[in-house]
Amino acid sequence: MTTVPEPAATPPAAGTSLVRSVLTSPRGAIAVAFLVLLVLACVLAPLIAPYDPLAQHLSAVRAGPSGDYWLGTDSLGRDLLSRLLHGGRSSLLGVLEAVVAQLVVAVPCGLFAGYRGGAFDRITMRVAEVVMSVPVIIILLAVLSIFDRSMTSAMIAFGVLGSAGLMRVVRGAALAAREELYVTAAELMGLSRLQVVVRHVLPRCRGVIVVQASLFAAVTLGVQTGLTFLSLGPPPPAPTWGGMVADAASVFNQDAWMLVPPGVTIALTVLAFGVLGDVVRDANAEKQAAAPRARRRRHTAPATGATPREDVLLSVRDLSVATDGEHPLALIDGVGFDIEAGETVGLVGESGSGKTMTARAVMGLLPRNCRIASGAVVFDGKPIHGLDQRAFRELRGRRIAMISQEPMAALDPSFRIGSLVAEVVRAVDDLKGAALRARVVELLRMVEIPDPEGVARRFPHQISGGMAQRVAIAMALAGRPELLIADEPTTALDVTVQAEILDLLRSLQRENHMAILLVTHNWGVVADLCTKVVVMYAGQVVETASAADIFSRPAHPYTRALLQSSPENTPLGERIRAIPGTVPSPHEWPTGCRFASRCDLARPECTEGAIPVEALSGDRISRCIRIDALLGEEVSR
Ligand SMILES: Nc1ncnc2c1ncn2[C@@H]1O[C@H](COP(=O)(O)OP(=O)(O)OP(=O)(O)O)[C@@H](O)[C@H]1O
Repeated sequence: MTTVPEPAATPPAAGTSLVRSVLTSPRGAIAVAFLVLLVLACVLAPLIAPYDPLAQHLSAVRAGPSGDYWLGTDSLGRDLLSRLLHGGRSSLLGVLEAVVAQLVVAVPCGLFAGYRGGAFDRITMRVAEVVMSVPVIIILLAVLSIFDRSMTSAMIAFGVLGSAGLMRVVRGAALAAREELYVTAAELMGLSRLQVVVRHVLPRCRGVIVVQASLFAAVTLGVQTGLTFLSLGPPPPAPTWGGMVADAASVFNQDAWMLVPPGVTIALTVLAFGVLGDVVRDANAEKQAAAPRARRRRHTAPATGATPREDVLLSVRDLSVATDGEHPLALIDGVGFDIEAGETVGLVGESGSGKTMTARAVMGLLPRNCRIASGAVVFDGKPIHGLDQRAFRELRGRRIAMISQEPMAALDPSFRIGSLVAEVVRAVDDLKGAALRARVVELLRMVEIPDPEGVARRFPHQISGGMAQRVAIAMALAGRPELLIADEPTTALDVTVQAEILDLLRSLQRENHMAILLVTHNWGVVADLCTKVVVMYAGQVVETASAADIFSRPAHPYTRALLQSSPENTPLGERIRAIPGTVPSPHEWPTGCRFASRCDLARPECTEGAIPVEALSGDRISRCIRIDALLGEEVSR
């Protein structure tokens, strides 16, 4: 038995492999080698520079490259190589100061904003937006004048102003990392927020941070050079790269060479930072692309692995829905299941277990006061959980349709049935006149309504409940959906009509190869139609298994109790064995197993901490740490 989530799962972006990927790329290796050599040469300038950078050699003014002056001299006979090496110290130190300032502000704020969300996130992002709209050059000029041309102050200010962009990028990466299984596992293990962020979220963001920092370094070098070019930095004769460009520019018409050493050095340094950023970005993208594949392979067996599956029609992962407002209340929590094309899956549980909320989240039709707090809903390989209502409308009725337990309530009493069905047909097919009428009759015939032309002319109050459900199904079928969500479609109908509707759904599903998510608390309906069953309790999936397994060997005490309390399983003349107690409401959910207070197998350890999902054989999963006792009891019966 494997435990899901795996507490020891490691984050994918290990720093060492990122460094290796960068160094094994020729571009990356050249950029790194250049930057390392440049930094070494500048740091060691007092030792290796051939001359004092301020020493004037008046016998060799504006001399070209020679054995004495490798890169030549300037208008005052100062050695260009020595000035370049000494000037690089302040330029590179400025870059370092700005990048460090940027990282110190942006990384913690971005990480916590993405990971925590809420008010901290909103405030941080608003502040970032304000900072991004500030005119940088004006602030820099002000800082330089206030701090007596201190380049360090200017560079720190530049880094702080530049942190807003990085903060947004880091926040995005942290938001994605928050959904990872290993982050959830770490939280379940009781790690503090700081520990989770530092150990599990930060490593995942390392790639984007390095990319942004190296690109920022390139920009900073440009800005720093610009400021010293304008003599806004250390006053002459202190050597600076910008100052050397300014000196060269003043004599450019007489001697163009003087511009070459500083110009080429600045250009190559900016290029090296840019290339380094590009290479890290590529290496990081490859790593991110490889990571989900690896995770998917590892988790194909359990139905609720870390990442949504793209090879199934509908894949729900770690879906949580909460109420809005200052004190959000989770209503469903970490729900996950898959539906293959053409498959019928039953979503079972007592009233209040979260079945309808799950179905509505899939449809993008949550109550106004609720929202998806986290998780993913992937339909036909594409995430749909973040779609806006307009995009959802393209899906709803066309590719995903829903029928509810109250068909009559869905039929407007002031329109004839034909008109109601036609309205839906027009929305999905551009049909008019005779073709429209023919399609309406065809749909009513598909749901086995006798005399469809006659029924089309009637008003809703003139038809029975069973007929109304058939009409609702006909309307749902108008867009030829690949997935039909049926929320207790037979609850309001009498027994014989129930059987007819179930027969109809089964034949429609077979003929149209349509998948069905059947929300029900009726085991008879499950046995009749479903190939797979997802059992929910108090907002969580507690068991997923094939219908055959569920009935022969339930692997969760709740499933077993639910089966035992079903009228179908109660011998004639005996009282139904109702499960004692009720489903706890969302605000009463206990820390450990939510079923423990009603479970005859519960032990103290069941209430000590969150119960992980156990992957059993095949696609079965169960959220119970007493499985062995449960299955043992089943065998000994
Ligand atoms: N708009 C809402 N705001 C707050 N809580 C809600 C809202 N709608 C439902 N709930 C709560 O969410 C939980 C799950 O409800 P849901 O309707 O999904 O359960 P269910 O299993 O479908 O029950 P039933 O079989 O009765 O439809 C319940 O505790 C319910 O009280």
